[in-house]
Amino acid sequence: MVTSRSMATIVPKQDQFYDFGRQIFKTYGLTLERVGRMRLVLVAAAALIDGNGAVLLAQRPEGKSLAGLWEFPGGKIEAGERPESALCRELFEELGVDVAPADLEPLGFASHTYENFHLLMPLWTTRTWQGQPRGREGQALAWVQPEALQDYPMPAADLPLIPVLSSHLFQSQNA
Ligand SMILES: Nc1nc2c([nH]c(=O)n2[C@H]2C[C@H](O)[C@@H](COP(=O)(O)OP(=O)(O)OP(=O)(O)O)O2)c(=O)[nH]1
Repeated sequence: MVTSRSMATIVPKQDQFYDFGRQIFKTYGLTLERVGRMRLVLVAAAALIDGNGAVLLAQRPEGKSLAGLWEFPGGKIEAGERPESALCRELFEELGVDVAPADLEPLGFASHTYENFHLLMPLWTTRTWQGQPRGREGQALAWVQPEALQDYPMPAADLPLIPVLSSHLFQSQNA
């Protein structure tokens, strides 16, 4: 039988938990304060690639977080939504294009801690869609060749994805 006395001996004191937590979070460059109020935000995004090997980027409009930065079209995955379905929904809402989930090819993912949330963002590529992409939410669009991606400032989360995307484009150009 577990008595309150034996419980007291096996359950570490609260500050011991905190010490353990601090060590773990330090390893990942986090602080307890940041983790305590951090949400996990799931976002699905796509790199649309045209026949010239250019990638479509959208500029985040004024008034939104990260305004002015260029991003891959996409958006938050809603509760109960399949990520690929969420992405196709977002691509239609933002760009007016129809993409079939079967035409999405997984490329990689971003996992990045922002000030108030942690972003987990899978990125797909697609070369197949119906319709002409247009910024239906007032956002500027740009078709960007891989060597020019560095001229388009992107959110910190996206930066590790750029070499992955560039090498994917390079390989498919030379296949
Ligand atoms: N779609 C997209 N979102 C990105 C990228 N990189 C990146 O950090 N994000 C962030 C910005 C947003 O915080 C979140 C996407 O959410 P969202 O598309 O619903 O945009 P939102 O402006 O309504 O989001 P927010 O104001 O609530 O931050 O992911 C990217 O390449 N594409």
